[in-house]
Amino acid sequence: MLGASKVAWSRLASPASPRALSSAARSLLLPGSGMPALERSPPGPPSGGDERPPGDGLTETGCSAAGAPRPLSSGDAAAEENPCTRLIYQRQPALHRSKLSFGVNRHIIYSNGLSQNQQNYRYYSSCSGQQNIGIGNKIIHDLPRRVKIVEVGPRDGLQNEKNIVPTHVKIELIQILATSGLPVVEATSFVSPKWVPQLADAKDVMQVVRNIEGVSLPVLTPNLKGFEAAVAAGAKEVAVFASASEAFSKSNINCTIKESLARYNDVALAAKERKIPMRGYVSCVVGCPVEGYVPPSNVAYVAKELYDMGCYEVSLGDTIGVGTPGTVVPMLEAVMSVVPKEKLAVHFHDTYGQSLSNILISLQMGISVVDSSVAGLGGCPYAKGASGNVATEDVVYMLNGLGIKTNVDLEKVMAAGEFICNHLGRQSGSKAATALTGKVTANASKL
Ligand SMILES: CC(C)(COP(=O)([O-])OP(=O)([O-])OC[C@H]1O[C@@H](n2cnc3c(N)ncnc32)[C@H](O)[C@@H]1OP(=O)([O-])[O-])[C@@H](O)C(=O)NCCC(=O)NCCSC(=O)C[C@@](C)(O)CC(=O)[O-]
Repeated sequence: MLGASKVAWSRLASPASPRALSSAARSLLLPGSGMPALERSPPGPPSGGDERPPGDGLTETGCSAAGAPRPLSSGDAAAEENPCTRLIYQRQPALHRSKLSFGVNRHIIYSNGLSQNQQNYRYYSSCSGQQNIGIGNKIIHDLPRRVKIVEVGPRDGLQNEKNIVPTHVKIELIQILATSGLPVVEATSFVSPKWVPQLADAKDVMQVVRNIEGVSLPVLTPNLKGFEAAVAAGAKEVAVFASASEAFSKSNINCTIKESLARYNDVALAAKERKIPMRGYVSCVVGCPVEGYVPPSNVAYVAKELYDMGCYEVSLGDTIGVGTPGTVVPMLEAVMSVVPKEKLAVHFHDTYGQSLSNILISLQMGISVVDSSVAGLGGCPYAKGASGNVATEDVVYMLNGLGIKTNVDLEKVMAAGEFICNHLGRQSGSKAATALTGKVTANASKL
């Protein structure tokens, strides 16, 4: 439907000029300096990224930030540093659980019972719960103690699938996800089946999952018709979705931004009357597949409208995954100047592999709600080229490593990911799940 975009994406991806950012934003990019951190980093390897030194028994245990290598707290004799990447490797005996301190305490668990020679390790990240990490607490700071993860896999993850996923598979996916400790699992959408045929069974899904306890199961409703149908099917929470780009609004919901806000106002009034909580989304918060660059002020405008009409939370979606911290920071600054940060969530697609860095910077700016999709499923049918959402497993892995509580059981989310990927006949889009299930460790000795 949407033609190939002629937009120069490099404009979006290139770091904003340090001068274009506020001093607070600059300090997030590199505390104590006006320069983006990358400009001071030593040059990386010529190609291939992480050059792990060859040799047996070397496992990555921590990452020192750019600057002087930090002392190793244990096993010094065996420790090595790769000067190229500043990653620190350390020999570890198999089946050993150790705590190493590089500003953050990490547990490395060899859980598969294989000998060291077999080189088949698994790494589970966790740390002692510090919120300020790094030399003088300047490198990673101001992290929240808890993050709420909003799982959008059954809705955002599946809506773009070409082949219709059977209703019972969708239901089982939601049931497995609900056992993992995820507080919110977005279940489906009550949208036009002509627009999103994959979710035409919304009513059947909702009628079965409606009574699952201990988890919120919001559904997307684009208008009053969808709202009424959702409530009749047992939905106890709804979400409306507007766009910061006119062109995307037209292609996704067939109306202007203004018209969509009027529709959502009607939904908000109906929801208030029935005491149904309503969440709001803003799409294209950094870039639009048709218009390209989206000014932060447009995002702030739509976010405030949704908040003012009663959305208890507004999720900011980088629908096509073009954002980097250089563009996400000014966007968040604009939105936070009109909506309290406690009422905001971030929703990143991983098209350009930027999601985790964008989430980290968002957390540092005070966001504590993150949307993600099991196995990295996802994409919007009306945003050509958009790939999956950031994978829930990868987000949980990172948050565990930062000592941030989520109450989410990573193994159970991985089980849900395996279940749906088996059904779809494809590999998980989660790097953490792929690594943890051993699918990339068979040849670890060649790393
Ligand atoms: C908004 C509409 C309905 C307008 O679609 P329209 O064609 O302009 O609607 P209409 O009012 O002219 O009605 C046309 C037909 O649709 C029916 N209809 C009307 N409303 C409904 C409804 N709720 N449920 C079921 N049917 C509905 C209506 O009854 C009528 O049926 P007919 O008389 O022709 O048989 C349509 O454009 C639509 O459903 N769009 C949804 C698209 C969508 O779901 N996109 C993906 C979700 S957004 C997203 O992914 C972004 C997000 C949230 O994840 C964040 C991010 O990543 O940025």
